[in-house]
Amino acid sequence: MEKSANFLFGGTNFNRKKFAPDFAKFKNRKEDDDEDHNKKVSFFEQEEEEEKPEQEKTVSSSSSSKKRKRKSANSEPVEGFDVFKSSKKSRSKGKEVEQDTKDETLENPKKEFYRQMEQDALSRKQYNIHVSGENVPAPLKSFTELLSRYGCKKYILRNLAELGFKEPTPIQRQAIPVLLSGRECFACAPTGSGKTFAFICPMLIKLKRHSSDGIRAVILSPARELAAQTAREGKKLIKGSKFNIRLMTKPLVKTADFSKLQCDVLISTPMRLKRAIKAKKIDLSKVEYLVLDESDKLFEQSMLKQIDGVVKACSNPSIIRSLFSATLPDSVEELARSIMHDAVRVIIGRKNTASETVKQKLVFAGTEEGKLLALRQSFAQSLNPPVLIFLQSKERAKQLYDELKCEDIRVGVIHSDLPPGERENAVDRFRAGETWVLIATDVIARGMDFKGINCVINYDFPDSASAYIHRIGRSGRAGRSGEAITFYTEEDVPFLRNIANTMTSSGCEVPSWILTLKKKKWKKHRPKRDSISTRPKDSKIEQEE
Ligand SMILES: Nc1ncnc2c1ncn2[C@@H]1O[C@H](COP(=O)(O)OP(=O)(O)OP(=O)(O)O)[C@@H](O)[C@H]1O
Repeated sequence: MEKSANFLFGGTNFNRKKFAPDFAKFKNRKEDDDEDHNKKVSFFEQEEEEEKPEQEKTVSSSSSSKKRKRKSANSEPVEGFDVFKSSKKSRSKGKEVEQDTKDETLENPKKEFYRQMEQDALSRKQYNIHVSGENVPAPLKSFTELLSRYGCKKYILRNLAELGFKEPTPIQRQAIPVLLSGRECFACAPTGSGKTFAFICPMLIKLKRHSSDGIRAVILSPARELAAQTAREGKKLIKGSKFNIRLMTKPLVKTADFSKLQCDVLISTPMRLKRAIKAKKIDLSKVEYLVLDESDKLFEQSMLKQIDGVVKACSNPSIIRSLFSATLPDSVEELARSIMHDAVRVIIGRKNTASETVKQKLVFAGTEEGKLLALRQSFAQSLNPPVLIFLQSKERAKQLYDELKCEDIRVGVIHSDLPPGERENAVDRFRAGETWVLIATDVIARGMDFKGINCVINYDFPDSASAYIHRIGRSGRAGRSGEAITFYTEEDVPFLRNIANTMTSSGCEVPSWILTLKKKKWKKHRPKRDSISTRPKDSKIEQEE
């Protein structure tokens, strides 16, 4: 164990009085954001005046003889990445090129085509976008291009501006035009880099308006909390329209008459949707868009059958399917290729890497007792909430919660044994700042967007590199910085090297001895661990008696 556990939280002393302003700081972030929103709304209004007629066809359509050349220009490899990367210099440079382009367009259409290709390649290089596939549409320069290139409804741009989004993130720059051009897509971009709007935005633009014709789009998420979050985010984008976005809940599955339900976009876990399909309650034959969010999780053995059922039920031959995740194993890519047609592959930065905005540390805790002592000590000395703690099982999450709940810490817990209402409460209270520390299993390791998590603690070593990437990705989102601490014991040492590789490839330092360890193939590393308790063994026996 390192000298003191104080290193865990570089922040405020955990003392209610002292803590208040820091906690307020966390809460105030939203207000800061709101201030920013105002700026962005005016930016939007300015841009709206410059609205242009639809030009998409000139950009995305090209003859088949040019396809190969375009492809080679698109696949240039670039090192490193920054989620919200933008450069004024290169932007203004881009404008000069654009001006030149306009001058020469009339002279030589072929030249214009190559110049466009060059521009696309430069833009992709700037934002670390890697694509493969035939004839990939140009990345977006700005959100207002959605209006000029794709005739998007103004309310969408207004809502994006109200959310405070000044410019698209790299995944949005590329995935949105791909999906808007009617191509299937599988995309891999870092945690917290805006994948949700990268698939919701084009879906709404393509669907155009509400229709009473039945469900036209389905988004599958591996967990209830994530499905609920996606529904909430989607609703922010449809403000001012008549669209209906619905979350598939248990009561909805049980009682709803889906033939009469007003629903354009349905968001569900695979299990719930499969139940409705099985009960012949729901018709998905008109679905035009199917998104598999956290696709690698959905393709795991435990969910594969349900996914298969949903994919089959979405029988519309012209359906557009897309896969999104921060981790995309080769096996999932292969599977994706086998079910998708003419799909475009979009990778931001390097595939399967952790977010570079998270400072990562490995901490040797010796034993299970060592972990708890280290955690208590650090909480007593300093704490910089919100903090998320991950454990490998619901039993262990409950044990840690029982240990910490009576202490002077506002702590919550979430795991799959809790009834839906309690799970929802745990998330809501953590979001609202009512709980400062949330103890969790991997049910919320993927996709959950809690604003400003300062630290993720892997109390139990994650069971795979992708679990590590997703867990620590709850911090350091949308360009913010964060911290991740991973406890390890003797049992975890054989798997250290795998995590260490992920750490080094996202720019973190790792003790050199770890890098000399042998790489070990791991599937699910969940060793049996001693139960979590610092109570003396005698008192435990007394209680059991
Ligand atoms: N263009 C944008 N500009 C600024 N912030 C954005 C933009 N797009 C999305 N965001 C914000 O970034 C945060 C992360 O987005 P999102 O949850 O979609 O990430 P993600 O890539 O899906 O992450 P994960 O892999 O963990 O699921 C959200 O708070 C979202 O509101």
